[in-house]
Amino acid sequence: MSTHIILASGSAIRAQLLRQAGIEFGVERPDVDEEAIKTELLNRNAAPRDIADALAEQKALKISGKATGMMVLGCDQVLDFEGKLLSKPENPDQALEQLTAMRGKWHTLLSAAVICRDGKPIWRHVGQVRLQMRDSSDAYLSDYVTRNWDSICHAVGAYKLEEEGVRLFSAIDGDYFNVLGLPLMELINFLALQGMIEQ
Ligand SMILES: Nc1nc2c(ncn2[C@@H]2O[C@H](COP(=O)(O)OP(=O)(O)OP(=O)(O)O)[C@@H](O)[C@H]2O)c(=O)[nH]1
Repeated sequence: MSTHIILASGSAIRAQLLRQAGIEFGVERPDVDEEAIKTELLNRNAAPRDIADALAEQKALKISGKATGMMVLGCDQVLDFEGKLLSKPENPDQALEQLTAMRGKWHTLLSAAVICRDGKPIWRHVGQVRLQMRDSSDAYLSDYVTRNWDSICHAVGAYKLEEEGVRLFSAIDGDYFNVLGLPLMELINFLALQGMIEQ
């Protein structure tokens, strides 16, 4: 059964998760000024989950308007650390600074997904997962960033749970897929209900 789904994301792991689930989809990266949207919402004191949801919707809408009849999936993940919204680190020093600040403490990842069809949202979900970092040593964190920078530069928390990043954590309260950036279980439930995938 072919699905008429477009993933409006440049995230390799999101595409990998859908592919590994046997879901057929195309990919189109939306050209959305995420920083401008994030700044405007932060100025309006929007909550992190609302920011992730709004960004996911904008990415889906950007493609949906020109993909008649297709289900377009937009996603966005933000990291909330003690009420502060952190973004993907721009360089290894920033990654080390971020990980050092978060070590020994809890933070929250919010993974939003919105499906639009013909320019209208028809489904949305924000997955939340809380993670407790170990009190790793300065030496380990520095070596971790040096060893893994080429990979973790693509991840909002400067870690990849499915790689060495798992060693940074002592507890994770929530769904593994939400850490990687996609509320996959909720998405599959919706697609199955819509008859878009066999069950
Ligand atoms: N592989 C992996 N990726 C992670 C992990 N944690 C966060 N990420 C990724 O961090 C990125 C968060 O940035 P976003 O702005 O949501 O997405 P993006 O990668 O910029 O891609 P777009 O959807 O095109 O915006 C996503 O690609 C997540 O999949 C993890 O543990 N493993």
